[in-house]
Amino acid sequence: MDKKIIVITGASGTGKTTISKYLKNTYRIPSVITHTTRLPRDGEKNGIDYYFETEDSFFKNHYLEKVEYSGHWYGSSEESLNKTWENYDAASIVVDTQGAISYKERYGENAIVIFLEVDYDTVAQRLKLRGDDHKRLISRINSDEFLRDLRIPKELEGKSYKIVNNDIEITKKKVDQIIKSEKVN
Ligand SMILES: Nc1ncnc2c1ncn2[C@@H]1O[C@H](COP(=O)(O)OP(=O)(O)OP(=O)(O)O)[C@@H](O)[C@H]1O
Ligand SMILES: Nc1nc2c(ncn2[C@@H]2O[C@H](COP(=O)(O)O)[C@@H](O)[C@H]2O)c(=O)[nH]1
Repeated sequence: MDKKIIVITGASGTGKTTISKYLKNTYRIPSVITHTTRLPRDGEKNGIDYYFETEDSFFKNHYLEKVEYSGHWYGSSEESLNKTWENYDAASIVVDTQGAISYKERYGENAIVIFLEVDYDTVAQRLKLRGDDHKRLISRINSDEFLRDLRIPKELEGKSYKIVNNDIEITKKKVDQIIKSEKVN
């Protein structure tokens, strides 16, 4: 079987991490951990949620793709994905839309892209409820990257699954259908 990477994308707060955890718990599809220079949120752990880096250490790694998002750097490495593929036929990764475009270009049919869409007011409310720091939240929901990622980019149109994530149970059922039709499990 070909190895698959399920690329979960969309604006911050649209439910990407929630879906990657669903894939792990329901289908045993692990998530590839990425690197960031932002500080951990309450409860986040190094090596589990992210590899938390300093501005210096971040740039010492080799990345398949890296982006600046709302004032911080994020990057993912091919090595991490290949390591996961040694033990699993499928993995997931949570990235912004620029990262998703890079994965689609690099892996073609082996990259299954899921774009999550939520309207601006709803997603802002969810980030507030998640407990995001108020100042950072305001700066994030006004960032060019956040506003850009609320809509599917033209590069992914017709090459990705779009799910409007209003009701998490309906979203999970749609993810189930994708897993089945793509024969991931
Ligand atoms: N359909 C939904 N209805 C209500 N709340 C939801 C729904 N989906 C996810 N959430 C909640 O919204 C918040 C943001 O979700 P999550 O952290 O998964 O988003 P994300 O896209 O990974 O965000 P980020 O990119 O900032 O890490 C979480 O508190 C999550 O529990
Ligand atoms: N292109 C990439 N995007 C990434 C990576 N790791 C995370 N992300 C995305 O960044 C934003 C902000 O994340 P947050 O955890 O600070 O809310 C979000 O869209 C993530 O999906 C990566 O390695 N490459």
